Amino acid sequence: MKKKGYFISSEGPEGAGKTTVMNLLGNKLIEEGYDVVMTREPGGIMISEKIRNIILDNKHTMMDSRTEALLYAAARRQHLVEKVQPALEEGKIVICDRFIDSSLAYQGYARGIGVEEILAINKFAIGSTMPDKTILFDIEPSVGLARINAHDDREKNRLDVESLAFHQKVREGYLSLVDKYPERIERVDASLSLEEVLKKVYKVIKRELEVIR
Ligand SMILES: Nc1ncnc2c1ncn2[C@@H]1O[C@H](COP(=O)(O)OP(=O)(O)OP(=O)(O)O)[C@@H](O)[C@H]1O
Ligand SMILES: Cc1cn([C@H]2C[C@H](O)[C@@H](COP(=O)(O)O)O2)c(=O)[nH]c1=O
Repeated sequence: MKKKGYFISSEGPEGAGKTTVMNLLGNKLIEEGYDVVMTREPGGIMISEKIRNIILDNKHTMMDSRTEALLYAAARRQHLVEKVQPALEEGKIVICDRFIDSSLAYQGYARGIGVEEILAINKFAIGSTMPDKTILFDIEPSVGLARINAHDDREKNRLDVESLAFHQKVREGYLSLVDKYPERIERVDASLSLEEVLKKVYKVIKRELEVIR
């Protein structure tokens, strides 16, 4: 019988603190003896990182919304079969920076394609492999974007430079997903200090891990 690991995804608008907090969480869990794989979407493996470069390239201003949605789903499929599923089958904890809910919020809701349509193409890509737990780093988009803009060294990608109205729709999309998947998605107030956010996320994840152990 296949050994089953635990699949965690982090979600939220730009600059919410997902990467920073989940890296700290992953390292904390590793120190405690858990076998953890940290990865990201779009990307995480060579083919998907190449797709990421195509999607996020600032020069690709002509990219059609459905093309964008399909590219995210293609990157997701390859990353899933090449990295996520093997790690889960080995019983590891997988922490993935963004997963299907990004497509539902950004392409389904904010781009206006429709959540059910995006769900359908993603079902084709991922089958039944869904995260066991998703942390939504909820933040007012202007605050998240200000955090990013405070660091001039970070190059702005094609999604970063979308309008504030677009990012506000992304947030609305995420909040509607909390209502749609209340068991799976845990909303955390990401406007709090880094220490407070980490503490809350750690508490949620430890509670889950203790249940499955
Ligand atoms: N709770 C916090 N309070 C203040 N600043 C924070 C907090 N969490 C993270 N930051 C800072 O905000 C910036 C963005 O954080 P991070 O890259 O982790 O966000 P992100 O959600 O992964 O963003 P993106 O999805 O756009 O890549 C970083 O400079 C980080 O140090
Ligand atoms: C997986 C996924 C991502 N996006 C968007 C969200 C961000 O703007 C970028 C990724 O950049 P990050 O610095 O790694 O957060 O891509 C999306 O629109 N749809 C998706 O499915």
